[in-house]
Amino acid sequence: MPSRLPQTFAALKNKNEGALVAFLTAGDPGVESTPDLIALIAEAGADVVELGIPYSDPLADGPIIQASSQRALDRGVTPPMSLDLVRQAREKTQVPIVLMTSYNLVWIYGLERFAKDAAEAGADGAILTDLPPEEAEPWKAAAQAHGISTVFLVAPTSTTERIARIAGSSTGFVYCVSRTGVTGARKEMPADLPQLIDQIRAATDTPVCVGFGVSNPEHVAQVCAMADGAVVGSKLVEFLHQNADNPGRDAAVRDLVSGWKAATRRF
Ligand SMILES: O=P(O)(O)OC[C@@H](O)[C@@H](O)c1c[nH]c2ccccc12
Repeated sequence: MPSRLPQTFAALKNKNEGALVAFLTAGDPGVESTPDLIALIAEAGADVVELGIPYSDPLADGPIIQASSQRALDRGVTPPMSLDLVRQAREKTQVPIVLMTSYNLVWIYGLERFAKDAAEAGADGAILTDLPPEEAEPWKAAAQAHGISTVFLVAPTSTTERIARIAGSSTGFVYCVSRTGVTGARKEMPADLPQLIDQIRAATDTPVCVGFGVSNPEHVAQVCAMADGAVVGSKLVEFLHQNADNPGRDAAVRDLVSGWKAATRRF
């Protein structure tokens, strides 16, 4: 089955909407609840779900995502379990699912085996945070053979030449990191974000999504006025953690996510 990402972005473009990409960790705030949460978040308006496979050596993760990843590891969540959660989510939703994890973990799992198992589980793409495009050929070949998109990260510190290489290697979308440092909610979007997006656009027609610090509808609207989508991570992860035992959780999650989704619509 080919990746659902290209079709999703094309459909949103036709509707003049940005994509809402929502990040959560496989196995947090609970293992059994992950498939239901993916479906709930999709139903509430997320166009793409980015699912973190927890690993012990976080690279760009800020404190909230790190703590979430650690809680999932403490619950015994493994890569095969994470893929099984994708499989279970697929019984409930067709939302595109992009796996976010460390290349190191995929390397140990086996590139070909991971691509095959991820595709069979129903995943559409992968973001491997520590995989530079220069070393990505073996993974990309395996991923492509199984219909898995490979999303690379462009950082504000990337040179123009590097931006072109990263953007050209990305399939599905390009992940534009809004600012240097780690993930986590911030007050303002950085002032130099438009230039960074322009540089990526100059290099590729692949959709561009912006993440790091997007945490309210105003941020989502600002980002979607410039880019093809906005990624919300820490804000959602923290909310799910805090509301794990709240009997009104589903309604609260629906409110939160639909508020972000409404902000992706351009007028
Ligand atoms: O948490 P934020 O600031 O909303 O940003 C999204 C981010 O958490 C998510 O996309 C992500 C989680 N871990 C990562 C590691 C690298 C790049 C991106 C990520």
